[in-house]
Amino acid sequence: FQFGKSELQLNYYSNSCPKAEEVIKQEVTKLYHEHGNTAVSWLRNLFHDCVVQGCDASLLLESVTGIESEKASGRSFGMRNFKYVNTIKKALEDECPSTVSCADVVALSARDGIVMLGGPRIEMKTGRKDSKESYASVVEEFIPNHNDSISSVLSRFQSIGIDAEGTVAILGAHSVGRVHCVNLVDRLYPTVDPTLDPDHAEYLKGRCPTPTPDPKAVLYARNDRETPMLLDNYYYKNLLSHKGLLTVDQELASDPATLPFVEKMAADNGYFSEQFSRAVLLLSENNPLTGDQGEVRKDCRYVNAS
Ligand code: HEM
Ligand SMILES: [Ca+2]
Ligand SMILES: [Ca+2]
Repeated sequence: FQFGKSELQLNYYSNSCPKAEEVIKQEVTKLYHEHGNTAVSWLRNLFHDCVVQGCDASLLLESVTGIESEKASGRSFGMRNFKYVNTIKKALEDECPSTVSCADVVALSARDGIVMLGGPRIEMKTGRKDSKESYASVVEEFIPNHNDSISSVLSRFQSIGIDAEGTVAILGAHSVGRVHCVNLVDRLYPTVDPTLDPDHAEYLKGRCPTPTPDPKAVLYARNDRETPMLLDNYYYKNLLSHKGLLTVDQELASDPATLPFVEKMAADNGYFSEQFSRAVLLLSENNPLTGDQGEVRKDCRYVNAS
């Protein structure tokens, strides 16, 4: 049972904080010019928040007594730039105290981050409220692992209303950003995964020279060597030339349920953009808290003091 979804509305803050969306956009733009990868982080945050229980900023809670942070899960490995969420939230608190939820910051920063990365502009509703709890114990149920089977990935997305076409499109998020070696070495050592292009495998071995990388070492490879900071259909072109990084990426090009969509998206960036927008919108409206549910956190890292 999904409650709340229909209570989101366009411009929810039009009376209570008319400049809210503008403030977020300004901060996202400024941060992008200082640290381009913040925009990449906002996109990943949307996924990691919205699939775990719903778009309720549960992701942002820190570990304190009684709360175990979702960020501490292995599935959150490599997530970065959380401190800049506080920068955005602070600007909003200066404009209108205790009004704009952290869950809406997650959604709108992803929307504006997508634009900074050359992706489509997605019209998003607002009015999400923030959870009073973290769902750390179920993160692994909701977020697939990098080497899960395609059928389990498809059923995960299906459960939040995203079909196979939408799933192929939303994984196009991996057209930007990076993957750490710990998530890659299984495909390189002891023998190279035969579905990986041999030249690309050599490149990746250069980036990840040992089969047992120190998880704390910042050894990584870019998701998309062609246009690493652009949300475009190079992801699909790479998959067709066997240059997908994660097992879940490469599987999209080998499964008959997803391959036709990969081919179509590789050939048509407009079609990719359209499907990506549709899927991101569905993700951003997954099971929000609305109305009297939850709260508007003053500090995204902590539940309000009662
Ligand atoms: C089957 C689903 C997915 C799996 C298994 C998955 C897994 C991963 C993994 C393992 C990484 C690399 C982490 C690291 O080593 O640093 C990553 C990065 C990333 N993921 Fe996903 N992901 C999935 C879906 C998504 C979706 C739906 C989005 C957004 C809508 C997304 C956005 C990103 C972004 C932007 C990065 C790059 C982060 C950075 O460079 O800081 N992912 N993902
Ligand atoms: Ca959540
Ligand atoms: Ca790209």
